[in-house]
Amino acid sequence: MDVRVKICGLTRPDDVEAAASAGAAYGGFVFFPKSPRNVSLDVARDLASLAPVGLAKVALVVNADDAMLDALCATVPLDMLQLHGGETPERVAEVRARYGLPVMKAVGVGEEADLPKIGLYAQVADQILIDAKPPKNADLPGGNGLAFDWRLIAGKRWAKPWMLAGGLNPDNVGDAIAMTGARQVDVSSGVEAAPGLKDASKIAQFVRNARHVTAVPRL
Ligand SMILES: O=C(O)c1ccccc1NCC(=O)[C@H](O)[C@H](O)COP(=O)(O)O
Repeated sequence: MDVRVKICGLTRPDDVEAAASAGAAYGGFVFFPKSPRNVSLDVARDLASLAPVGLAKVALVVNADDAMLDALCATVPLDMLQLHGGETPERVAEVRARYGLPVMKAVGVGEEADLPKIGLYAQVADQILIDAKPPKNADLPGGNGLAFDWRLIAGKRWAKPWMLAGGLNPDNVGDAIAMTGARQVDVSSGVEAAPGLKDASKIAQFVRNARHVTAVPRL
């Protein structure tokens, strides 16, 4: 099965190199000051310049206003925007139109009642990131290393491409793909040596394991 991998939270040139050489399809840069993965616009511009063709450069923002997005898009060469806050469907459509970049909207899932939001955002976004809902009062809206119950989305289909995220690591990514049928997966803390520091060997192992799933999905 051809599974596309996104490595999120790249902070150093070696991380970009590790993601690219492992065969990841997307590399993510986090713009959220409280995050251990936060990068400045200048650092992101330099990291993005190292990304080869084939590693799509994704900027992750949380409830960003136009001024922030204007500066981001003017500084960093990007292939996609990832909206990871409480952006409304109207705001997603607005950002997509204003910047002319594909937009991926993150939707947090913790229970069955969260699933309709995926369909709602699929009407306006180019892709959906189906992530674990963060714990109440969490400092970070994502990147917490927590998985949700994958059975909630097993066998489900949506109108737009989607990516599975939340608590994935080299050991569980095969099961996650087999259970959900995901064709794209996203990881951050599961391939780190410490918060904000990616581990090249974990990245390589994650991509290998994601791309060599042979199990029949368990629905
Ligand atoms: O990673 C962060 O620090 C972060 C900060 C603010 C909003 C979102 C953030 N990460 C979102 C991601 O795309 C993660 O890759 C996704 O939530 C999965 O994270 P993990 O469970 O650590 O693999």
